[in-house]
Amino acid sequence: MMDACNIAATLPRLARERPDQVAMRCPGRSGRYDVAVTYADLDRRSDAIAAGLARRGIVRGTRTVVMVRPTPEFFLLMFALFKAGAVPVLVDPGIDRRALKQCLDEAEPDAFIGIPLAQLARALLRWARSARVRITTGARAWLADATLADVERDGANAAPDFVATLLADTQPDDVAAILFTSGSTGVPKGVVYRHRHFVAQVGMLRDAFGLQAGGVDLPTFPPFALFDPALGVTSIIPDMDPTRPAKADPRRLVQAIERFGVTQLFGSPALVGVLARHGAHLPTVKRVLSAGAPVPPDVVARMRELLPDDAQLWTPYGATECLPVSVIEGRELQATREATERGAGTCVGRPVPPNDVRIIRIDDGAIDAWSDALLAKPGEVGEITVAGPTATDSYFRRDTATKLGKIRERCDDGSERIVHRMGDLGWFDEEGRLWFCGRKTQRVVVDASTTLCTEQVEPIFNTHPTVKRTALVGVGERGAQVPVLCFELADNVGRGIFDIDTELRHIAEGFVHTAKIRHFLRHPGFPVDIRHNAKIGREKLAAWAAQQLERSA
Ligand SMILES: Nc1ncnc2c1ncn2[C@@H]1O[C@H](COP(=O)(O)OP(=O)(O)OP(=O)(O)O)[C@@H](O)[C@H]1O
Repeated sequence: MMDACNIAATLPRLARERPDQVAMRCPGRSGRYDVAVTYADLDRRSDAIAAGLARRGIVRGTRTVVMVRPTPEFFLLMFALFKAGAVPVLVDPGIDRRALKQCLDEAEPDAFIGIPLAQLARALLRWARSARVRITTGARAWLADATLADVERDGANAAPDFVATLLADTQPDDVAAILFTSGSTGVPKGVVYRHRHFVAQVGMLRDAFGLQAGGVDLPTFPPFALFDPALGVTSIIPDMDPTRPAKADPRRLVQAIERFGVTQLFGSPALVGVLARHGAHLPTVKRVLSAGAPVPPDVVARMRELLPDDAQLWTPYGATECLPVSVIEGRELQATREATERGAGTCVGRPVPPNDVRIIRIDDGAIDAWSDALLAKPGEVGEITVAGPTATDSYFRRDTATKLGKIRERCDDGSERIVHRMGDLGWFDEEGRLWFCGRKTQRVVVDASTTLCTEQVEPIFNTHPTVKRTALVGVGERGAQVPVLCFELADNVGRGIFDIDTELRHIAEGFVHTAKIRHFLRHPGFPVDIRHNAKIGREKLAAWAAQQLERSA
C-alpha cells in the first residue's frame, strides 16, 4: 500500500520495520543524553497525542502555534499534529518581540501549545488571542487548559485505527504547516507548506545527498530534525541553544559526535565555523550540510581537513519558501573560490532535479504571469526563480508578499504552475552552475550603469588578512546610492596600528565594479539573523553607515 501524502506516514512503517532503533536522543536537563525515543515509541506516543488532541478539538486544519524546545515532546507533538492533519505554526522565538507578536496574531491560531514560559509570555503579552485551546508541556496546567501528558493519556485508549484514518485522509494539497521565514530582511512571513511540499522535500534531500535509513544525524537546526524520522535516521539533538548557533560549545558537540558515532551533521555556516575553528577531527562524519548563507572559503577548507577523505561537505541553496534549490559539494566549491574572490558571486551548484531554475531580469514589482520575455540574457545577473515540487505557492495572509514573490505560469499541457521568486540575485555559468550574488533588496544601485551585488563585492575584500568579514550597504536613494563597505576586524588584530582604509581602497581600485566604493567603515560587530547567525543585517548596517557619513561630513 502506498503511504499517504504526509511525512508522518513513514512512522507506522518504520515502527514495524525497526521498532527498537532510536529515533531521537536528547541531552535532557543533565546533558547526559539519557532521554531516548525509539521508532516504536515515536509512532505509538504520537498516535496517542493525535487522538488526545482530537478530543480537544485539534483536528484536520486546526492552526496550532507550537513553541516547544527541541525535546522529545517537540517531535512527538509535531508528528501527532501531522498525523491529525492539524497545521503547526512555527515562528523563531528569538526574533524581535514586536515582530513575534505580529506573526502570532497574523497566524490567527486556534490552539497554542508551548512550554510554561511561552504560555506566560502569551498571557502577559496577549499573543495569539484567537487561541481557544491551550496546552502546556509543563507538569501542571498552569495558564493552560491541559498538559501534554494529559492529552497523551486521554488519547492512549483511542480506537486502534482512529489515527490511521486521520492520517490516510490528508490530501497532498492540504495545508501541512505554516513556517515563518527568519526575517533577515523584514518582518518574517508565514510560508504555507502543503503536505506535498514536505513529502517532495524529503525525497529531494534523500536523493541529492544519498541519505539512508540507519544513519545518525546531528541536526543543529531544529525544523530539519523533523526530516530524520521520515528518513529512518537517528537524530542526536545537540546540547546547545538553537537560536545561537554561533555561540554553541564545540566541545559538547564533538563529545556527542564521538559518543554516538554521528555520520551526518546539519548546521548553519556559523555553526560549521565554530567546529572548524575548534579543530577536532571528526572521523565518523561522512556528510556535512550547511545552508542559510554562503559558507566562508576558509571554513570549507578547514572543515574538509577535519573530515575523513571520503566525506562530503554539501552546501544546499534554498529558502524557507523553496528548499532545496541547488547543491554544491565542498571540493567543487573550493575550486570556484578564486572566481568568487574576483567578484563572480558564490557558486551554489547545480539545480536539484526536478527543479526548473531560471533567471529573470531584475524587477522590484509584482509579475502576474510568466512569459519567456522575462528571462535575463544568458550569463547575465538577474533574479533567481524556481518552479518545482517544493516551491510553495503563498504566504499566509500576506497578499502583497505573495504577489511580489510568485508568478503564475501556464504550461504547454494547459495546467498552471507557480514560479517562486527567490528575491536573490544570481546567474548561470556555461556549465549550468548557479552563482548566488546576494539579496535583491540589498543590491546597491549607484547610478544607471552601476549596480553592485553584495556577494560580488564582499568576497573581494574578505581576502584582506586582517578583515573578518565585510558588508556592502548603500546610503541614499536607490539609483543614486553611495556605496559603503563596512568591515569587522579579525579577532586577534589590534586597533589602529595600520591604515586599513588605504589598503581596502587599493583593493577596490583593482576591479572595475568596486572602483566606485570610496567609504570604508569599521564596525565592532555586525547585526546578524537569529536563525543562522550568519546573514548580515545589512538594512540595520545601512542606517548606521548613513549616520556615520553624516557625522563625518
Ligand atoms: N547556500 C547558500 N548560499 C548563500 N545564501 C544562501 C544559501 N542558502 C540560503 N541562502 C540565503 O538564505 C535565504 C533564505 O533564508 P530564510 O528562508 O531562512 O529566510 P530569509 O529569506 O532570510 O528571511 P526573510 O525572507 O524573512 O528576510 C536565501 O534566499 C538566500 O539569500
